[in-house]
Amino acid sequence: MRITDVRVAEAPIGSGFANAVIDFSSMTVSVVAVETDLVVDGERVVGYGFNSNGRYAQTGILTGRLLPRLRACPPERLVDPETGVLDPVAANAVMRTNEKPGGHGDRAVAVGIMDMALWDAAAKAAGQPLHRFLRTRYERPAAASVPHEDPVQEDSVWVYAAGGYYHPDGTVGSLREEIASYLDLGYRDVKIKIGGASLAEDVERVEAVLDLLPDGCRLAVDANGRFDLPTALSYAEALSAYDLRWYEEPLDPLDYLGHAVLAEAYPGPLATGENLFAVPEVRNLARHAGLRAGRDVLQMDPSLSYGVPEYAAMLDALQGAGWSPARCVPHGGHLYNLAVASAFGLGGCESYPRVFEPFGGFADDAPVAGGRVRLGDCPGVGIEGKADLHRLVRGLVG
Ligand SMILES: O=C([O-])CC(=O)C(=O)O
Ligand SMILES: [Mg+2]
Repeated sequence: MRITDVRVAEAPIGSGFANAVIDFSSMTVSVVAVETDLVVDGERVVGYGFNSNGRYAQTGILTGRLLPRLRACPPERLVDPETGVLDPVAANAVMRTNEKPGGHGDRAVAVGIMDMALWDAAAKAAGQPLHRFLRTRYERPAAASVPHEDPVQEDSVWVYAAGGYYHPDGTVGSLREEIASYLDLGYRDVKIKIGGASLAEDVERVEAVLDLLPDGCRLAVDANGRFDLPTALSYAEALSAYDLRWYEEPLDPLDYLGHAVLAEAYPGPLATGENLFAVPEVRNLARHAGLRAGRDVLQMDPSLSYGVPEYAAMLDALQGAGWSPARCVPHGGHLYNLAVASAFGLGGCESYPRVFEPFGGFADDAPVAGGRVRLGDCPGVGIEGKADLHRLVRGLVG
């Protein structure tokens, strides 16, 4: 199996809303197609990849650095010597040569995009859905041990509806309507933004949503790293009055000492990690941020952080520090992260109903039910099982 071509495009996913630090008016994603010479059941194997929302398209790093390295590499170094099938782990290492440590940023996103496409191609070559392919490759336990697991639903993952953004004409009434619509879709737990309004207004938003959640459904809040420590502590004091699922990204993601002070003051679960892109950053979080392995939630996103090999290494580093994979719930509500969540026995996966479409969301034949989403049998990441996404991706990169 050989790579014969890699095509790269950008797609806009702009929206008129904002979180506490960015508006999404000019948001873009990269879309890539890794074409191979392998034909399975009369179809050429092509792997597709894209990045999660929140980081922009990565055309320059892809075309200027990563793809030239892959092209220059002898093809036999990019395949599993036993099966002859493309080896995403080997390709990942090739793409990361000649790069200094630290300063991960956009380069981690660019590798993550290619990683998705390479796993898509490799799993398609094996005729397996990605969640099954990864489980075999990494020999991780199935999702049976996670706290949200309902033992009668083996191939499903807990998801929560992330929305509640700040809209220019938004009101507490429109926020309630939005959240009610997620419950109607089958979600049980939801997340809204904080930090883009005054504390008093945010408390009103929190109370309005809590008021309509049925028993057993939980609300999480997300400040997107906006606060300094005094503000994070003020919010912590106010939020302590509610039984929140978690208080997310209160502080700059690299302010480990700030997290340690906050964790002393806030009794509920904290969540962070969506802007940590490499193992040393996660190791430092576990060492220095005072987070509580039995309570807090880690949200590193494989598609933004060099892909599955780095994510697997993060889980190993965390396990060495006493953290179960069940404490990890990746940022980014799409098919690739859902497959990773299932394969590595994570606590769940984010979901963006009606937001960031068509990149956000899961298989057409797997609606959310009881706050969970089923894993499909579509080979690869499953993009072919999501018609709107497949159409867009085919139109952009063939
Ligand atoms: O608003 C965003 O950038 C997305 C985000 O933080 C999340 O999904 O947790
Ligand atoms: Mg977030």
